[in-house]
Amino acid sequence: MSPAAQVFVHGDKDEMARAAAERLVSRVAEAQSARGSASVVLTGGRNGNGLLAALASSPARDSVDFSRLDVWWGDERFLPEGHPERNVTQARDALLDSVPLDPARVHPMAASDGAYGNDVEAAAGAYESELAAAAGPEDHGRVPSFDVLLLGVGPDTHVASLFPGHPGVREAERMAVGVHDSPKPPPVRISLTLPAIRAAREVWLLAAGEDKSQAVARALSETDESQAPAAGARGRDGTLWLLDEAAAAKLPSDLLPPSARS
Ligand SMILES: O=C1O[C@H](COP(=O)(O)O)[C@@H](O)[C@H](O)[C@H]1O
Repeated sequence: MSPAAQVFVHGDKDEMARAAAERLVSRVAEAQSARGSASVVLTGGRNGNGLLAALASSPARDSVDFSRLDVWWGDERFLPEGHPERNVTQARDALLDSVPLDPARVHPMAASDGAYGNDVEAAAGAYESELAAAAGPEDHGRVPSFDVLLLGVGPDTHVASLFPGHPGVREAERMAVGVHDSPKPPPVRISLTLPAIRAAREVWLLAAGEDKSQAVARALSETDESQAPAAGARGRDGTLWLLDEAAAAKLPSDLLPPSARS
């Protein structure tokens, strides 16, 4: 059974991004010293990119050996290579192009004009194979034990590209799926599934702003993950909710850390 989720509340989205970036540096440095390398799964969206931008301007980033960091994605918008709305393009702009990563350790999901053309199912299948090839005997299945898996939380409680009521959120066998008819543009996407997400050591959910407050409160009290996908996102060793005050505003006080209770 996974440990209970921990909630951290910061003043605003910038403070949250800085705190999350510093926490990520510590976790990556710890993993590199314990196991030689570390792996992080990135998320798109405002908060995921905010964290990367905060990391880019933080002196703490020097504690990370970027050449021993594996970078994966939790989801991708299925668009042509270099498209400004692709999560990988935004992550490269925010941080990745300015740090000395080993290109062999960077694992973007395919673009719609890449090796699989516009066949999103083939592209999702290829990502599953890439994940399986990186998993070792010590891992818990067909994905590596990611050290930290980051997720933004949509106002409808979606995480990665798993949307309430859509088939992807109920997927129990596949590790990555093609997503059609996404309610948030673009309509075609690739996403890790909940079983892949739950293989991570730690899952960190990021949410800032009043428009996320309802989703945060629902996800932390709802049990039906098919209707509230964020409720099903948890890590084997820990699940952290990193919030700003506006996103935490509708949480019942028993779910808030003592320092944030009024
Ligand atoms: O489209 C996406 O949206 C979610 C949430 O983004 P946000 O801007 O509301 O924080 C994001 O987590 C996901 O990776 C992305 O593809």
